[in-house]
Amino acid sequence: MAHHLTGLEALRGTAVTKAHATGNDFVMIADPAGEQTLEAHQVAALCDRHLGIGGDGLIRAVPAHRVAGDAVVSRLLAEAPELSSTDEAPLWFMDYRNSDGSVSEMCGNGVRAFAHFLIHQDLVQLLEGQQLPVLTRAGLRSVRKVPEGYAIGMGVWSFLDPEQAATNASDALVIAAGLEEPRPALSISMGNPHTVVALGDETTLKDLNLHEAPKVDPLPPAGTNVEFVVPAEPLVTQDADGQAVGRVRMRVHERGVGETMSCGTGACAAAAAVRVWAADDTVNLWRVDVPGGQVTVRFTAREDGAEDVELSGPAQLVLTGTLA
Ligand SMILES: N[C@@H](CCC[C@H](N)C(=O)O)C(=O)O
Repeated sequence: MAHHLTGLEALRGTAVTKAHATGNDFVMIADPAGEQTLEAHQVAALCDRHLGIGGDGLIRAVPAHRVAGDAVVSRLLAEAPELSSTDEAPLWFMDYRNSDGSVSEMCGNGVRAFAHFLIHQDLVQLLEGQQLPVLTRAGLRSVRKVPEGYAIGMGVWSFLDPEQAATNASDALVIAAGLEEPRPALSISMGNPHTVVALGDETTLKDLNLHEAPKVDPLPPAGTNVEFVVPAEPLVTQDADGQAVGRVRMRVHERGVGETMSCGTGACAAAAAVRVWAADDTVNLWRVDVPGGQVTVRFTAREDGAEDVELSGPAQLVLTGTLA
């Protein structure tokens, strides 16, 4: 306990905001000057639901050119000299941390919360029809306003193991409390790692005990987020415009966090896996129901054969305050 108190005392006076996106909740800190150092134990203390503010993760907003000591950001900026970030026109970097203090490459719900936070802090303006670039450890992402909140250009999805592309076969086995036997799974990258498991019915999904981390074999080298999905019946219906819409229900156990009410990158991975299993890439619009609400995932084919993914859904601010 002394460990938690020490961590928070060092951050006394820091302005914080609490935000969530479909129940995936975050402690947000604006750091326009790039002066805020956050140790893993401080992040864990802030995200602690009893001794801190509470959150699935923490997000620091810092201009890319003000980020100090992050090798990934330095490499991204060096590889893309066209990316410009200045004090007058900052390119905002989403410094995302899981609630255990570990770093992740990407957080889809986090980008929606991040954009909403930046706008409410008057750090950016985002008009209808405009795109806001956001730098993440997985690369550049873009945000635009949509009626339900924000839509994020997530880049392309890929198999975690590039050799999977040739087979589309399941590449891992997952066992979780509540499952009688290991289930086949597909490992997908959305910039961060995901392992998607299909279940046969909603009762099995509801009865899963995700207080314990599912066991994944083989476990990807950097660990993984595990999504359990149940396809709707029928899997595909038509929306009011006559457009085909796929629908799945999902629960997730996140790397570095535990079970969360929603995972944006996980929803994208889940929809991609279901399309692979259904051997049908003609349905491009997917609604993913999560315990915290619903997000929408849209696939667009690119000329090189890859598919761009867009994630949309709401984001809300809950409170702002100062660390006492
Ligand atoms: N909730 C996020 C994903 C957060 C990162 C994840 N736990 C990881 O370690 O990769 C989302 O909305 O994508």
